[in-house]
Amino acid sequence: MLWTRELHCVREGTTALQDVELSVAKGEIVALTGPRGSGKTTLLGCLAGLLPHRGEVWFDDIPVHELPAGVRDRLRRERFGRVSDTPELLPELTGWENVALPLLLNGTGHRTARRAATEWLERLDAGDCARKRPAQLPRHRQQRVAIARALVHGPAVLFADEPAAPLHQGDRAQALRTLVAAARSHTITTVISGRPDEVAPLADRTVRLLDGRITAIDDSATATGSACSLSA
Ligand SMILES: Nc1ncnc2c1ncn2[C@@H]1O[C@H](COP(=O)(O)OP(=O)(O)OP(=O)(O)O)[C@@H](O)[C@H]1O
Repeated sequence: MLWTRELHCVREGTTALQDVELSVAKGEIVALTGPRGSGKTTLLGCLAGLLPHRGEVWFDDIPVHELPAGVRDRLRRERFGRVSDTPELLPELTGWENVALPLLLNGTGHRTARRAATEWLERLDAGDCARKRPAQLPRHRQQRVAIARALVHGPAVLFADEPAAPLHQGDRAQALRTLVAAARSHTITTVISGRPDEVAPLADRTVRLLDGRITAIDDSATATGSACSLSA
């Protein structure tokens, strides 16, 4: 459902990706690992249609690389979800308003959007964040709100760039498990970057990057039911 051909990306004179060929099946959870600067963020950005590149990126039968900017933006808004290593919430909005944003931008009515946002916050064990503004929440609660926002519109694909990075050790594993469990239960294809010891056990397949190239693909890491339980 998501694949690249001869993907090549140069960022301010640095070759950040070269000849990346990757395909991700519907509902698959792919872990992206590699040292700092290996190209994980760049690859996620190219897959999500956020960064200019050479080569091809396909989502189902849609050539994302050929889409005009407006159509690509719409595809991203409607079919993709994104979590980064910082919560990136709007400070003036409450938790539920932040979560509801993708629905409201897609034209969903206020009441329906509020209900869906509240349900997702509860599903992610963050119901208490609904009425609070980001400044009233600790970082790990903010990140839960950001995860709910990435999932609320039922995206086909979730791009998660080191989503546990801002969290304390004790919160990291649970946040990752929650995210992956939610993706699995809604058959959301997911590409998630992070530390190999944290993301590989949750994924169906691990793709390792080094200096912008894929150096290994490991499909031996089969996620267990317990690792992916929403309540774990
Ligand atoms: N905004 C940017 N402008 C210019 N070059 C960049 C930018 N972001 C990344 N790069 C370069 O692109 C290459 C890949 O970086 P990228 O951030 O994709 O790697 P990464 O594996 O995600 O690293 P990290 O774990 O540090 O986030 C690196 O050489 C980096 O210096």
